[in-house]
Amino acid sequence: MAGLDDVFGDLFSSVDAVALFSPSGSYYERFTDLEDEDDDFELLVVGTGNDVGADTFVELPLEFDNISDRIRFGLEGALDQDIIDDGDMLACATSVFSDDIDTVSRVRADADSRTGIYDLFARSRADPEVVKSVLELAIELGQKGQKGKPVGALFVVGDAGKVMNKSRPLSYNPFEKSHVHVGDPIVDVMLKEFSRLDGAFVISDAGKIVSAYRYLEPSAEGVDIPKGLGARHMAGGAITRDTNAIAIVLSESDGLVRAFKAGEIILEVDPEAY
Ligand SMILES: Nc1ncnc2c1ncn2[C@@H]1O[C@H](COP(=O)(O)OP(=O)(O)OP(=O)(O)O)[C@@H](O)[C@H]1O
Ligand SMILES: [Mn+2]
Repeated sequence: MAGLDDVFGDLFSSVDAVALFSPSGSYYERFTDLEDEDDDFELLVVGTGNDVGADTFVELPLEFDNISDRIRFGLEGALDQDIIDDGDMLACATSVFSDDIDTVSRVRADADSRTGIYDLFARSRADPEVVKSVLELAIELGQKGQKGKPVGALFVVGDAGKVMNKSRPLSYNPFEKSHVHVGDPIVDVMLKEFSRLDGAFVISDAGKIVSAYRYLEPSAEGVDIPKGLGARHMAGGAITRDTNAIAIVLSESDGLVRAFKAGEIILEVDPEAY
């Protein structure tokens, strides 16, 4: 049949895999039916949860509002789990304007252009759930601020022993003898209280809050951070090059949350978009 199908059909012609981002159950089933008939594409589901019980699933740590971040994460996860191969062509179906899938992107999986976003969660020393919780905390703090005023915060996650060795206390450590973990309900309250004070939070691989008020002293040589940002981001970036920690930084000045790994910015999210 000639017409729009001919043109738009190019988007999904001869793809190696179809990635469905958070599909509804019935949408997913339409694809599994197709797959049974004509088994020449790989079918995978990407989402924050495997609600449809897909056999092949890549877990998103959060619903990326930015579509290219969302797709990039899915692709990196699929490559990492050997669901797809470098060079495979994918049709990625996701929702942009509504809750239903309304958009298809034709994307080639390119192992060379990995951003490391998947690594940030799946291959950090810290537990992915811990990374996710801290990221959510930073986003929430960015949305709410402190009594309506913007706040900044710096969380260093994982490799805590080494991070402690490369930092010094700015004040007494309120977490000294406590066993508080990110994700505990009390953490929200405590962090809001402490975030208006200086320094970094140090969090262990397992999510224990090891310290607040740490002044980081990594060597900052050769760490590049965006213009307009200062010491907090520099210290956050640099500590991730000096140790195997990652850093999640909420900027007081531009309100964005950024994640650093190995001295590089890996993720930049606007809390207001969540
Ligand atoms: N080396 C460091 N370790 C821990 N915290 C730091 C360090 N340097 C700065 N900070 C914290 O960051 C705060 C803001 O510093 P600065 O304005 O230079 O950072 P920034 O990168 O511009 O961040 P923002 O965008 O939030 O302003 C400081 O008040 C301090 O609490
Ligand atoms: Mn600043």
